[in-house]
Amino acid sequence: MNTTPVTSGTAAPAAGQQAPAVGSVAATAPDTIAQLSDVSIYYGSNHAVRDVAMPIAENQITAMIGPSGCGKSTVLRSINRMNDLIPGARVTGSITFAGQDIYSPQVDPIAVRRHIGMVFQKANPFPKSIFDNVAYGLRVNKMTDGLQDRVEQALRGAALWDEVKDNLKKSALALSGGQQQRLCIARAIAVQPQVLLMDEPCSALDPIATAKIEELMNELVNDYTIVIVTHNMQQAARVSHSTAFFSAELDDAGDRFGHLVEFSDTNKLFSNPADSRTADYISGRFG
Ligand SMILES: Nc1ncnc2c1ncn2[C@@H]1O[C@H](COP(=O)(O)OP(=O)(O)OP(=O)(O)O)[C@@H](O)[C@H]1O
Repeated sequence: MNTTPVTSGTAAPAAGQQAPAVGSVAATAPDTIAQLSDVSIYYGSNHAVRDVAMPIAENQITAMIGPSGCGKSTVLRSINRMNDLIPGARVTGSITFAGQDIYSPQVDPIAVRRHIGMVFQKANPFPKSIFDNVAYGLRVNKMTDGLQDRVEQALRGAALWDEVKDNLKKSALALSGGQQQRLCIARAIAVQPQVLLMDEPCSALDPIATAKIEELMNELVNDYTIVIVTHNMQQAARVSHSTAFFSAELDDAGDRFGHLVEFSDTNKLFSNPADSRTADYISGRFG
C-alpha cells in the first residue's frame, strides 16, 4: 500500500484510479484494512459503547448486527470520525486505517472521510440534479479533471447509469427511493474511497430495491471494503463475509452500554455461534 498520510493535502487521484492507501501497514495484517482496539465511545458522560476490538478485512463485507441501541451505528460512525460532528461525542482506544491511527492529532478528519465514505439509512440526495449530486464531492475535493467521466463511472459503479443517463439534469429528488439510495452510493464512490460504511442502507426500501442494493454490494466489494449495519439478519447472512454481533447490558451502576459479543466468519456465526447470547439473538429468542 501507498503511505499517503490522512492530511488535508492528500492529492486527488486521477479519474479511474483508486485513491491512494493511507499510512504504513506495519501494524496490521495484510488483509486487514482497519482495526478497532479497545474502542469506547461516549456521548457526554454516557459511556455508550465499551471495549470494542475487531478487524475490518480489505475487499470484504463486514456486517454489524444486534438489538436496537447496542451501539452499531455509533461504532460505524467512529470508523470515519463522523461522531466528531456530534457535540459531546468522544472516542477512546484506537482505530487504525491502513496502519495509521485515524484519531491521531495529525490526522485530518475530512481526509479520513474521503478515504472512508458513508451511506446512510435514509437516502439523502441533495436538492440538485443527478449529475450535480455525484459531482458534488468531486468538486469539493478538486477532483474535477474528467468530471463527466468520473460522474459516469460512479453512476455505472452504482448500477444506476442505464436508468439515468438520458436525464442527468433531472432533479435527484424525482428518483425512486431505491434509485436515490444508489445515487447516494454513486456520490460516495465518486471520490474513490477505499472503505464504504453503510448504515442500514436498505431499511427504507422494498424487497426489489433491497435485492438490487445487495447485488450491487456484491459487485462493489471487488473494489471497496464494505462495513454494513443491518437489522436484517438474513441480509447479514446473505451478503457479509464477517459478522460482528453487538449487545447491550447494564453495568453495576445500572447504566446501559453496548459491547461486542462475538465477531467471526459469517457462516460460523450463524451456524455455530460461540456465545449463547449470539445463539439466542440469531434464533429469535432475544432482541
Ligand atoms: N447523537 C447521539 N447523542 C447522544 N446519544 C446517542 C447519540 N446517538 C446514539 N446515542 C446513544 O448511544 C447508544 C447506542 O445508540 P446507536 O444508535 O449507536 O445504537 P444502534 O445499535 O445503532 O441502534 P439502532 O439499531 O436502534 O439504530 C444509545 O444509548 C443511544 O441513545
